[in-house]
Amino acid sequence: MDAAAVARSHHCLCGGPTATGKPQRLQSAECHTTSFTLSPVSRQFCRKQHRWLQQKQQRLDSRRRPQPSGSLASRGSQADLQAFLSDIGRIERSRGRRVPPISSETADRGGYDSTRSRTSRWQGSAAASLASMAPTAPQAPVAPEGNAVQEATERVGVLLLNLGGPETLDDVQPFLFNLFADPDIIRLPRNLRFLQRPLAQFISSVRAPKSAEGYAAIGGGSPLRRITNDQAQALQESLEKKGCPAHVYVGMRYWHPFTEEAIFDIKQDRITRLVVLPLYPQFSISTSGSSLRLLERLFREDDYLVQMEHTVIPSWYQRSGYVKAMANLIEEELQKLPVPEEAHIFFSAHGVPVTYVEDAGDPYKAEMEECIALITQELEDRGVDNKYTLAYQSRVGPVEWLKPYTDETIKKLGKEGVKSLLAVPISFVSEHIETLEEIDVEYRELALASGIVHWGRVPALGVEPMFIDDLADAVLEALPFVGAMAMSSVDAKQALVPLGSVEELLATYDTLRRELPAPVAVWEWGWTKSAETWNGRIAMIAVLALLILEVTTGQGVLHQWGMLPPKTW
Ligand SMILES: C=CC1=C(C)c2cc3[nH]c(cc4nc(cc5[nH]c(cc1n2)c(C)c5CCC(=O)O)C(CCC(=O)O)=C4C)c(C)c3C=C
Ligand SMILES: [Fe+2]
Repeated sequence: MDAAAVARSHHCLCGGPTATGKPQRLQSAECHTTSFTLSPVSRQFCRKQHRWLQQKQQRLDSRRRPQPSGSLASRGSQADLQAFLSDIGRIERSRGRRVPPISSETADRGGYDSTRSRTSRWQGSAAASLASMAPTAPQAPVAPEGNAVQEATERVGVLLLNLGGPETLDDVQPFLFNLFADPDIIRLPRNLRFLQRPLAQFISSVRAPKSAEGYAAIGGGSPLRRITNDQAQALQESLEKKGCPAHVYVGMRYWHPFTEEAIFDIKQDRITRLVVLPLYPQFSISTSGSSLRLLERLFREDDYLVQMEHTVIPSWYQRSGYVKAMANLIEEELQKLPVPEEAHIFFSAHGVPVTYVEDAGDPYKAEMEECIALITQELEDRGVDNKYTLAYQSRVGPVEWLKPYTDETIKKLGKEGVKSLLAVPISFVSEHIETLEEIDVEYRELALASGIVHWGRVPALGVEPMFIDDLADAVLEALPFVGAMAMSSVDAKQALVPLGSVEELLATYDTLRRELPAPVAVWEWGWTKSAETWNGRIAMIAVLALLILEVTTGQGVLHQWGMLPPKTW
């Protein structure tokens, strides 16, 4: 491929050069610095994208990109995949089922369907049985139709999705801005959506000093990027050992490397089959859901990506490698406590607002409870039958979150006479601010002040070999589905979070999903709520009132800071 082909086959978020002559919103590279249609993050990314593109073009001018060694096409048996594909086709025809195209209307509604359940029964059983027939790696040397360049070999990519974290204290406020500007994190009613960014600016500015203290206490930034990169590297090596040379990319939702950057690299590397793997064991609207919605948008807007075969592993808390690896870590840490059998195992999960689960059907709570049941069953099978509790930590803002809350539960256990506690962070597989600061410092102090004498904490999985090995197996098991989902969607109707393409996955939720009620509408008035909740609500009402005042009068602090456009009427 020559430099001109590269330029033609890529287009920037801002509407730079495209292969198809799609309407271009903006014409020159300079536009990125001035466009108000792009967020600061997108603008920054656009500039970077153009720089990379230039560099890549120069490199391509001087040499052709070599093919990855040991491509999938040269391994395993083509017949296995063909058999799989024709099997799926037969099943589908016998059911008379077709996967309908997804209308933008269905895909744009907010909220998730809670009436389905058993996320992973299908995923587990079907994927497992397919794994048994899958070759070490499948082959289907078919490049996405209509690509600028038809390649003879497959290029497999794995996209790890994660949250991202500020790397320096200066990053804290813009990181928080990105987080609160996400409509999957702060959900405003439709007619107030224009307030999303000013509200995010306000909340991030107010919260930044407190958050920055936390990040300062853990060394001045989040370790998430480093750990996720290590996980990507380890996964790539594990896949290679299993006979599947693949490139593993990291796409963060709120900080570098942004998902858009990973997508850019995926296109540059001409990946033809992509497995999307959120690094959250349990699915939540606010985490994997938010990243997938972003991906859906990026995929739709891009001629290359829209045709690239891909599949998503939406959650994987039920995989035996993950469950066993968690049980191993728990057993090891129990042994470090004076009387292991007497220690109370305290699973602490990141919380979500209760409305996510009750009104929008977030499967997070159900998956979390199932996950705990699987781990404690595994421990019991090994003769470890300590008492245990699940509680939720890290609540933010004025609404009610999943209960029981971690802080209240620690105090309660102390009162009940528990003397030895083993904290197990359960919703995330890397160390981060909430393990290193909230659990190790705040909850430890609270526990000791509540009468607990012995405190232990299970480390996050990180690059634990059994866990990484299992993730690699999950990727291999998902590979036969890449592309095949378009004609299969086997049992997708029974699964809440089926293995599938981003669009199918979101469409599954979209079928019956309802919009989350606005924060104000779900507040129950009464005297039963905590002072913190009330203070938050009053603050939220004050902020909304201020914003409405600014928007209607065209004057105020947000206008002075250029966060709201001048009033034109
Ligand atoms: C499964 C894990 C997570 C869920 C669910 C989740 C939901 C969620 N989070 C916030 C608000 C914040 N989260 C913050 C940091 C943060 N969140 C997670 C994971 C989940 N969040 C992680 C791993 C991290 C740490 C990243 C790092 O820097 O190491 C923060 C910033 C830190 C702070 O100020 O406390 C906020 C804010 C909401 C509102 C939400 C659900 C709606
Ligand atoms: Fe969070």
